[in-house]
Amino acid sequence: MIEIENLSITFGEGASTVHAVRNVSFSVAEGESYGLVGESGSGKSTILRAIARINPQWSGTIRVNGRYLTSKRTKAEARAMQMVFQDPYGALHPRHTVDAILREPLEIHGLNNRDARILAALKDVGLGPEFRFRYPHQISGGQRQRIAVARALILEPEILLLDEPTSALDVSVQAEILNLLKRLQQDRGLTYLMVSHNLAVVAHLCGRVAVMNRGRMVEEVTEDTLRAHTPSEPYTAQLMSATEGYDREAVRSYRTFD
Ligand SMILES: Nc1ncnc2c1ncn2[C@@H]1O[C@H](COP(=O)(O)OP(=O)(O)OP(=O)(O)O)[C@@H](O)[C@H]1O
Repeated sequence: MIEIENLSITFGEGASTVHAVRNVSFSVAEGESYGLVGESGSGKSTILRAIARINPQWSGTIRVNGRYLTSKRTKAEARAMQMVFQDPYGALHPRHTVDAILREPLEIHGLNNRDARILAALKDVGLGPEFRFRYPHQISGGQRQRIAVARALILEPEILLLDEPTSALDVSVQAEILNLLKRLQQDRGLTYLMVSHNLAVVAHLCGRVAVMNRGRMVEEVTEDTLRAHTPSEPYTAQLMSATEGYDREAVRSYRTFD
């Protein structure tokens, strides 16, 4: 469970201060998928980065499974909460094989049965053992994102922080990755906090969505509101129509994979 209360995050000082996040509160229940959506610069990634402690400075409170987060991440927290980034190519070491990429977290956390865990992790994301000794440049973008998901899951976390996990991918591959994430969440009861600029992508996975604009939370909408096109705020309505035009093809392809 994630509980965020009155979270504010600023960068810089004096006249150049950027108020990236202003007084944001929301909570994500265990096993829930919660989305943060908004245009570029609205502050959604900054929230995710604070929870992952990539940004260690904030005011307000962040609690994960009942514990208040401090600026330093413990090993136990790292195991319980993993992050998947937008660009799988940037996130995977180019000179490490898939085997080395998946082995590293097991070594850091001292887990045994490493070969078996690596093969199981590949299978979980729909990849066979033949991918094990390939390098990131020898696999496709979608397969790279599958490896990034496998690396995040190999420590058996309860929570995944997903930062635009499909926006670097082709539309047809986006649907595959979203369906993979959905299946993994259902099978394992994972808790997801997912950031995207694309409402259609978030709505595919998340039951509740916080709409962000210029660091503030404009409103929280449910899946039903998104389907029925009945948001309270004009900003959300605008975001909905922008997304529809842009991603009609993606929305159509989700149906094919369901
Ligand atoms: N390390 C930083 N130093 C200074 N300003 C920052 C830093 N990180 C983010 N910001 C600023 O904070 C604001 C929110 O950025 P953030 O990345 O959270 O937005 P976003 O909604 O996730 O957009 P995007 O999808 O483009 O990443 C922006 O104005 C950004 O320029």
